[in-house]
Amino acid sequence: MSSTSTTPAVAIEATGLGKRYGRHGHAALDACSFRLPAGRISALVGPNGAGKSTLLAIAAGLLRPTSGSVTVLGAAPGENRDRVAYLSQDKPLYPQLSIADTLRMGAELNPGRWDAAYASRIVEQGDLAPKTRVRSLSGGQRTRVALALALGKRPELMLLDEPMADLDPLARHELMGTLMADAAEHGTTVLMSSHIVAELADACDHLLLLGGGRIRLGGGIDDLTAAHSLVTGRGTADALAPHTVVESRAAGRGLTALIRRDGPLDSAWESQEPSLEELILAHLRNPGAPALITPGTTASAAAVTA
Ligand SMILES: Nc1ncnc2c1ncn2[C@@H]1O[C@H](COP(=O)(O)OP(=O)(O)OP(=O)(O)O)[C@@H](O)[C@H]1O
Repeated sequence: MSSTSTTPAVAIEATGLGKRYGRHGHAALDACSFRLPAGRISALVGPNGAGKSTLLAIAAGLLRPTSGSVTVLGAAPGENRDRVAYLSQDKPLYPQLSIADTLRMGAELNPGRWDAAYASRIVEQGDLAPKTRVRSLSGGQRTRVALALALGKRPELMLLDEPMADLDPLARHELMGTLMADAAEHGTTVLMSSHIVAELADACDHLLLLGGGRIRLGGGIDDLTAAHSLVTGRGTADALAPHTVVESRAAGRGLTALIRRDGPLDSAWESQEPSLEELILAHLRNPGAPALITPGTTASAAAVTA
């Protein structure tokens, strides 16, 4: 990438990506297109069955798409495995190995990249004795070791499938802090699926919301929230034209609505910027709302080769 270019480097670019499990299965991903700029910490959210795990596994090179194309760090998925860490929901580890053996394996598998001190620190923060065998760890403790293994290789891109789901709130807070501080310091790109929307606002600066196998919302969190308003006032949803009403609800004699603005808003409406949680919940409750993918997150025309 040219240093004079103003176009940010791209970590993942998907164009018309489709995935069908089995010949007659429904589409888990359906013509899904987006671009994830490098260096972003992106939340991948969506209802159960939206295709989040499918998308992450395709990006990791473990599943083949049925249609469309995807590049990861500029190459086909799986080609840059040493620069990409993928943590699946089941976090596979060898149960008979000790924690120390597991980290040693990480060092052997990632020659020249492995950061032993960092991996050990993640384990130590959980008060885990290195001699403990993986099979005797709790689910949350196993998650910590799996994260140490993934992060110790100092990846440029982390694909994390609900990484914090089985950690207690304190451990989650602490590990999320470690992960995000580290990603910011090293410019690591993170794509992380999660259902814990409230936590994402602190940790992430980018959002991909999947629904119906496609991206419904994609872009920098600040840009996406700034494009919407939470409005209250007298009148019906029709009175909000030409703005796009994502969700509206009767409130007393009037209305509360989450809208995507199209031009200035009539001053008769009280208006405020929605929180990330309000934005995501409104879109999850209204899957038919029109998609918004901001320019930096739109797949480039040049990538449309399928
Ligand atoms: N191995 C599989 N065989 C058949 N169908 C599958 C398989 N894996 C996923 N699916 C289907 O693909 C769709 C997307 O699943 P996926 O696991 O990617 O969703 P998700 O967004 O990660 O869900 P969750 O939030 O529940 O983890 C679902 O309808 C699911 O039933």
